[in-house]
Amino acid sequence: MTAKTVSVVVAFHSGYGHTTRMAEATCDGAASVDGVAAELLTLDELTEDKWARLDAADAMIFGSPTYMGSASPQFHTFAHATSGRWFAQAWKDKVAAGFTTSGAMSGDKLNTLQYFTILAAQHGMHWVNLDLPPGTAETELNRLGGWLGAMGRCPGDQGPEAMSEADLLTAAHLGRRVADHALLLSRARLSI
Ligand SMILES: Cc1cc2nc3c(=O)[nH]c(=O)nc-3n(C[C@H](O)[C@H](O)[C@H](O)COP(=O)(O)O)c2cc1C
Repeated sequence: MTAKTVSVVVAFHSGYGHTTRMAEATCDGAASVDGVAAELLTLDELTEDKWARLDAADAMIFGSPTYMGSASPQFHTFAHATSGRWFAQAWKDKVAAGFTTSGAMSGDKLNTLQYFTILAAQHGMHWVNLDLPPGTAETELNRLGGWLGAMGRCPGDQGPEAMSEADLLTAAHLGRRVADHALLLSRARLSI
C-alpha cells in the first residue's frame, strides 16, 4: 500500500504582516515532516479554489492577529462562511490547531485561541494543543506560556521584522506537531 501524502493548510489572516510571519514558520514546520505537504492560505479573499483546498486538507491550522480581544473581522467572516460545511459536518475528523499574535504581552490572545477551538469543535475537528512547557527566558520556546496554541507578540510600534525568533520557533514546533498528528491519523485510517 502506498502511503498517501498528508495535506496541512495554514489558513490565516494578517493585517500588517506579523501573523504572516507566524503562518510562514508554522507552514515550514509542518512541511519539514516527511510525507506532509503544507501550504499557506490567506483568508482575505475566499475563492472557490481556496474552499476546495480547505475541503481536501487533512489538517488546518488557523491563524489570526488578536484584534479587540478576539480574531480579526476577516477571520470571523471566514468562520461564519464555514456554516454550510458545519451543517454538513464536512470537516469532521480533520485535525485542527491555531496561533495568534498581539501587541500586548497578554493582549487577550487566549480568547482568540479559544475561539478557534470552539470553531474546530463545532466542525467535529480534532484540536492539537501546544505540548511545550512555558519558557522561562525570552529566547525559549513558548516564552509566552500558552498551551492551547502558538502565541506571538510584537510591540505595537514595531514591524513584522521585529517578531521574536522564539515565537517563530514555537510556531514551527506547532506546525510539526500538527503534521505528525495528521500523519498518525491518516496511517491509522489506512490500516483499518
Ligand atoms: C484593530 C486592532 C485591534 C487590536 N487589538 C489588540 C488587542 O486586543 N490586544 C493586543 O494585544 N493587541 C491588539 N492589537 C495589536 C495587534 O494584535 C498586533 O499589532 C499584531 O501583531 C498585528 O498582527 P498583524 O500584523 O498580523 O495584523 C490590535 C491591532 C489592531 C489594528
